[in-house]
Amino acid sequence: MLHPSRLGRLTLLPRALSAMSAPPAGASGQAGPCFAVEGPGSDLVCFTLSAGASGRPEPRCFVPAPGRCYSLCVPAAPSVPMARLHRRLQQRLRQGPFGRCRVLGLLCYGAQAALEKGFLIQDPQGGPETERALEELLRGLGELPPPPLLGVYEAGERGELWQCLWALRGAGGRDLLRRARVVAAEEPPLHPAVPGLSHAAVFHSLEAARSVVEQCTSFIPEATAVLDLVDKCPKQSKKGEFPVIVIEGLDATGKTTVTQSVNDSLNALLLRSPPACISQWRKTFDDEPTLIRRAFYALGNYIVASEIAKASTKSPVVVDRYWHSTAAYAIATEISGKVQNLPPAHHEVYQWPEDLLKPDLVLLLTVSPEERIRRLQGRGLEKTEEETELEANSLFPQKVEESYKRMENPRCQEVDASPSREEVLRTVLYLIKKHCGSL
Ligand SMILES: Nc1ncnc2c1ncn2[C@@H]1O[C@H](COP(=O)(O)OP(=O)(O)OP(=O)(O)O)[C@@H](O)[C@H]1O
Ligand SMILES: Nc1ccn([C@H]2C[C@H](O)[C@@H](COP(=O)(O)O)O2)c(=O)n1
Repeated sequence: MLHPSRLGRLTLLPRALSAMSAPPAGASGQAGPCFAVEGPGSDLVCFTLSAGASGRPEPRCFVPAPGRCYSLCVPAAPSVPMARLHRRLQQRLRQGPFGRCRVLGLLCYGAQAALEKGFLIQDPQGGPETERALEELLRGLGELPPPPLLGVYEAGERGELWQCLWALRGAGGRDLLRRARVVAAEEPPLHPAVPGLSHAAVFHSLEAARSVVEQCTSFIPEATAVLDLVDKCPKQSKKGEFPVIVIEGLDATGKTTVTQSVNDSLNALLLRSPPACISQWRKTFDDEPTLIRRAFYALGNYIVASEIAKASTKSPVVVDRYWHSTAAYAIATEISGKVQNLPPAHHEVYQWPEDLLKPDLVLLLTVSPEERIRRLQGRGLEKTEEETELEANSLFPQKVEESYKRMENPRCQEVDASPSREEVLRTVLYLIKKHCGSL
């Protein structure tokens, strides 16, 4: 059940939210688009559009009083230009005249429509400046197929809420494409971003990740170097006869500590993903949208696979992060809100890519959020105490960890990493011996 307070100060109290569900009906009477506002809380606020003036209450909770509200969406298809456009809009909406606005994530979905991702811009003052600035922003994007449309939300005579959808003309002026009543909708059973995950964030083949990075070579010079390294790797790397053990987990759960000591104990070779040969370009790709960022990490896994193949002919191999990290972080980033929004167990996103070398054993280190805070603070990187605590307690790490736990074939075997370093090492070595035999 959504709660208006989750959307903060700008909230207009919605009337009888529990009664606010209505079947989606577009202007033609057919199932029309639905929208999900991704507030900072855990619930989505969902609405749809209705051509008629049915008496159902609308979810006004996202419209600030006395302000106004706007929306922008771009196709979420796995297209590099669209992913960059979304990122560009996101960055621009943090600046200048939008400083006074609250910007929330918005998903547009529907039975017949492809997913669109965008923003709901809540202007608490509601003067003409924000609308003008949005028009300017959209016009300034230049020629784009298809240009983002501007949604403007306004109250009707009886206090009902309408969405006006405008197409901007390059030279000035705008055309009204649709005016429809905003009607509340129930949160869909599956988070709207789930169906697109396998195309937009979780890569299940070298080719899929490669083609994204290839589209970036004109504006990310490092992309060519990454592709060159990938192309030098043998296709479909095969594991040698020695065991390959992957250590996974959230940051500060003890992966570095464990991998180093396991390495010493087993006289193994220690590898990590992303591998050293592309690590210097991490920052560049981390600054790009999810599609590009995750494709980079996915390619890193294929490079590591070729290193594993070679090394595992000579000694056991321990790997600090691998595909499960790439997938779990991608899923948790793309799926907003609560842990229950994650794709259900056994979903295709949790399956190992067929063309990627499989490890023999994957251990997932887990510690309580409190212990993780202690370790993060003890390590004292550049975050403040408050930031550390916020990050560690947020829904994000919970979603990453739950995604790890849903991974299959190979699954992640959980290890409680809260005891002393020595005890954790003993447990890990025991599990390795049990699973991989004498080494
Ligand atoms: N069993 C343990 N008990 C107490 N402290 C530990 C234990 N294991 C690791 N630590 C400490 O916790 C901190 C984080 O450990 P470590 O760097 O190994 O985690 P990590 O998972 O590799 O983190 P990241 O992914 O961010 O690199 C370090 O200061 C480390 O010394
Ligand atoms: N194989 C990997 C390794 C790392 N990542 C991503 C996931 C997180 O965003 C970040 C964590 O890395 P760390 O801070 O532990 O160096 O890197 C990935 O996607 N795939």
